[in-house]
Amino acid sequence: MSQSASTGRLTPYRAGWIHFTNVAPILDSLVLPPGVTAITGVPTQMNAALLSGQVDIANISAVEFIRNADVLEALPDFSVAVLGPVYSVNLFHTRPLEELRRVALTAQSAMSVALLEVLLRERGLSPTLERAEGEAEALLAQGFDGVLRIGDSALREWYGVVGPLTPETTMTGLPHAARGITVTDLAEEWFRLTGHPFTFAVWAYRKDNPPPPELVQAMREARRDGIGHLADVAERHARKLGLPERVVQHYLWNFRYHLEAPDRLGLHEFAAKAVPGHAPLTFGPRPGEERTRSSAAD
Ligand SMILES: C=C(O[C@@H]1C=C(C(=O)O)C=C[C@H]1O)C(=O)O
Repeated sequence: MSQSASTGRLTPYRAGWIHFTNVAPILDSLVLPPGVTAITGVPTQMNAALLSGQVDIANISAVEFIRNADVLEALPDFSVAVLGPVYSVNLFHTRPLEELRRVALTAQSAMSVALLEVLLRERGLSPTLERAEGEAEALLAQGFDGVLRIGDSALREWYGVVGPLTPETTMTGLPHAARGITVTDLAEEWFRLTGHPFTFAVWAYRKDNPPPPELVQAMREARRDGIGHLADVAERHARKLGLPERVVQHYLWNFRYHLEAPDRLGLHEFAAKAVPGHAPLTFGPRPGEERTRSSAAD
């Protein structure tokens, strides 16, 4: 709810959520304040919805925030980031990276495509990149030698290739290759390259239309609740995904949801590599500073 000081009228505010499992600890227990409505979709849909003005705030692919840094600002303390493997942004491949010829990309994702381009460029590789939807294994059987997949289906497919967990193994102990398919985790590759976290998503809005403080407060409360009850969140989503609870719990606790200094470092480093010459990235006031500052460049 946004309240005009002069008229006291409520202004509607629209949110667009990428509701993949990785944001469940923030979104599942979110109670929207009066006047705020939400739609959901995959990353590229929410990126477009924010940029076209269909929604006022969205958790979007960080690369779209960077590309549109002249008009967008991000919440200062919300991210979907990881240090090391993410498990759900995967390149499935049947030949070594150096020998890839044809790679299938998903139209759902902006961030992982930009990350893959950076990682390939760093290695001096230039396979043909094509959009193609469907299961990784099916596409590999159709003549692609690499398939990039993200989100819940990528997590399920990753586990399908390298699982299952036994009582003795942990997710970090699982192999990277099985049945002739190697799974390269792009966030892990980024960590090898830079030593920094990778920030996949930020919560962005147009600079002239920041979210009502009640919404941001409700998001912070929902995140505290979600992280405080991570085992319950994992149990619920494990059932939906058809994955073991242990896998989903590990998947979720591994995320960094607070856009802390290391996550910003990773974001800036990625911005410099992927979008040279981008406008300065700006973030809203940090918690407790809402009344003393309107925005801060970082
Ligand atoms: C890690 C993930 O992050 C998501 C991936 C995005 C993308 O690829 O554009 C966008 C937002 C993120 O929440 C994932 O869904 O697997």
